[in-house]
Amino acid sequence: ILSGADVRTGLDSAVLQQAVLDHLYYSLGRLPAVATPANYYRALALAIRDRLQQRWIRTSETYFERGRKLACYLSAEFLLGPHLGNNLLNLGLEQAAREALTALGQDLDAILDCEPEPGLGNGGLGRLAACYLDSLATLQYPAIGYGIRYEFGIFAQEIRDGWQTERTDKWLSGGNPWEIAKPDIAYEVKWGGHTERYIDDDGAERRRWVPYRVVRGIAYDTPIQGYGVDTCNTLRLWSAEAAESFDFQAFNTGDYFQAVDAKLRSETITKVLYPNDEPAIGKRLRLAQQYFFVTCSLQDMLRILDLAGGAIEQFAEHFAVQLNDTHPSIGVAELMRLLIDERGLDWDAAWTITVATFGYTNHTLLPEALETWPLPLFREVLPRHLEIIYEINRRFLDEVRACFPDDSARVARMSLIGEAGEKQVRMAHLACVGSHAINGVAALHSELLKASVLSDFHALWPERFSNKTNGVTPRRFLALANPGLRALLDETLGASWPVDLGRLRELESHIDDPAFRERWRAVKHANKQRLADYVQAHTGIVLDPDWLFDIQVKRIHEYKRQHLNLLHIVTLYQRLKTYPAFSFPPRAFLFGGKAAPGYFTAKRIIKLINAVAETINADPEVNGRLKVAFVPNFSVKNAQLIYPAADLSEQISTAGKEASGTGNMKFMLNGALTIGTLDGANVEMRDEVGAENFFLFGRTADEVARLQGEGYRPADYLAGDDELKAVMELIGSGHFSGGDSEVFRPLVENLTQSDPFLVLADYAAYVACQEGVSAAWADQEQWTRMSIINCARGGKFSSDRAIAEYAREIWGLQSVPIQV
Ligand SMILES: CCc1ccc([C@H](C)CC(=O)N[C@@H]2O[C@H](CO)[C@@H](O)[C@H](O)[C@H]2O)cc1
Repeated sequence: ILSGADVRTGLDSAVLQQAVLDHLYYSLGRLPAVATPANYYRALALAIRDRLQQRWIRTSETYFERGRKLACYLSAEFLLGPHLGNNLLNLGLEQAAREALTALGQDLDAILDCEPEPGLGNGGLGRLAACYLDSLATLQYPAIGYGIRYEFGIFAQEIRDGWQTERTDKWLSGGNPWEIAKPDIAYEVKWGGHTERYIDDDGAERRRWVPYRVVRGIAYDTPIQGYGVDTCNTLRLWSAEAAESFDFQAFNTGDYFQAVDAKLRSETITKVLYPNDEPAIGKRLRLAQQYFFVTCSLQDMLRILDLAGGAIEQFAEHFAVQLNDTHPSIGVAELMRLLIDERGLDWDAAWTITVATFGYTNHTLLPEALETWPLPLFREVLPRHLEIIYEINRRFLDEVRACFPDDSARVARMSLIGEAGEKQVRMAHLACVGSHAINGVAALHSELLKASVLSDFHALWPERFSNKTNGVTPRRFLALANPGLRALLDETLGASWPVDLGRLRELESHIDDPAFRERWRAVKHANKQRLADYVQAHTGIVLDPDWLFDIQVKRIHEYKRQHLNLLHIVTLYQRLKTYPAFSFPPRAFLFGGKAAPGYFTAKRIIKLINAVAETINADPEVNGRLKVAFVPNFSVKNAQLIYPAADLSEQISTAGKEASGTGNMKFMLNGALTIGTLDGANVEMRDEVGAENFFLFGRTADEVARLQGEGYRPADYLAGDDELKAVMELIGSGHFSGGDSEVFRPLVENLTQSDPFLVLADYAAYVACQEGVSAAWADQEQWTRMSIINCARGGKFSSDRAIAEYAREIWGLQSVPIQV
């Protein structure tokens, strides 16, 4: 007879089976006979959450008892991906769950597929935050992720007639078993209004904020379970609701809309994720979202400090707050407001605490992505913060003048307020001034940061700057996504590699074993078959897993140069059409990625990919060697099918534009070879694997800057390259669009007239490099060796290595082992 406790905490399949049945019955009111796979998903999710609960509470208790420093990761995005599979892996319950479900006549993979993906992010920045939470828990660091509980996440992408269309992402419609609402953890969030001077009880002159509106922020907690440990940290996402959700007076007067007006307005704050990554959007609601989650998070830290009986002066010893780009950087002014206006500290004491508390990570060099807010908007919605920012700026510029006398140009460049044209608050400057640590996300990026956008700050505070090269979690993106390789690694290396990724190096001692290489290829082939089945099911396109799988998946953006990849494909197509004897190893080109809804050039690139795909796949003269597919709705869920199935990973951004990239690392760890430029983390990946195991091409960041400095003329490259010229003309002619030469004209003109990302300048080198890839592929044994080496040398790119660096060098964090 199972005790109550067992059913909630037992880890073997029999107990799990009972737990699923119990939740079906007591939580869902369903009898097995009529339960759907979605019901079983939910029942299993609740059963697993019970097992997390035990660890979750133990973890929070221990942190409270031990009173150790907490890392607080503030991010407007957390691209978590489906929870169930990852939690089963981290708890070591996959086998037990699979057996329990089999006994109930269910298939675990089908059940896993029922989970809606919490798409609370756009791309790299959001996914990095999720990987970092997994590493913080696995390395047993006390940490809280703070963010926004968007009711609607990143849109679902559907391709209609080759064009991207967006569908609302109703991820919460079936409820979310992985969150626990904490209505008792709620904070007031002021908005708008004005400030006024007053004399406090000790006769001191003080300022206070009289808001125009107040909304409430409610906490929703999600467990973040570590791998192979009992640590279960918290992701606390804030949801907005009206301070007063129903205005009875208005109702009594029959003004029903007014009665619910406050409720509707307030809830809009956390209604939807802004689907843009890179171009900053100066929208008021975006600022509201940023301020909302930041003030709730900082007020929550103050409550935790009070509960622990800590003195306010010790705030920075209790909390290391990391700003994930500038999106939460209003936090610098907000902590000052809370410390001065609400806790009565004087300016200097408050400022010392603030700088000691914050660290700022920059994720992009693109000028259009650096957030600035128009002064009038800022003053209207955050009047007290503007006062505080002015005072921060006054003292800061005094420091600049002291260090760099008679350099008014520098003062103007560094000011928190941009005066050119409409006055703007420069959020990156606020983040730098208010943080004791500033870092980029790859070695090249951190150097470029110091040499360009933040060079003045580096000149003033070189000691604040460091590099923290990104990483990815080997749990989700290797052990979970690639069960075939996982089994081979477990057998070859033992089971510790998921938490000690450096051990992958030992694979190199098996490289000359033909049987090992055979097994290595078999794992890859099975993953390619699995992806081919998925692509056929979602696009109707049939791919042959014996072909070379050449994959580019990431957000669609001109600097990521999906259109350069397309020019190579059209080149191969043209060569085949012109010289039927022309041969190369058959290749399947796969694309995936969302375009920001308002980014029309990116949407046109998606249309061109689908147009080229349609033409090639339907052409018997070429589809025996070439196939192209656009995988719709790229997400964490299908990414787990895509990364393990690649032979070649496309990382072809214009050098100096991709801060790091993280998809590049996921492909490498899954044994794909990379064709890429010396950009972002590609540089360090190539250093790890050796030049001979990396397909490099293109101009370096310096060469790009020089060429653009000298005045780049794309037409020169057209004139000098007949094949390129023919390719551009073919695209412009309407050949891929049923003779309609208008649809791709803007793209062709963009490339031939301005080409801001040097696509034409790198074309010839890219095509030549791709010929090298085809040549290398012809020697499968050699290719397999290179594939093994890419995986074996991927240890550095574990998010565990990155988090250990943040903990040691920025946060001063100690790990706290947890025992249930
Ligand atoms: C305000 C709109 C907005 C939204 C998101 C962003 C992000 C910074 C964009 C982003 O995701 N950047 C990516 O961050 C990854 C994690 O560090 C890097 O690996 C990618 O190179 C970088 O493009 C900028 C501007």
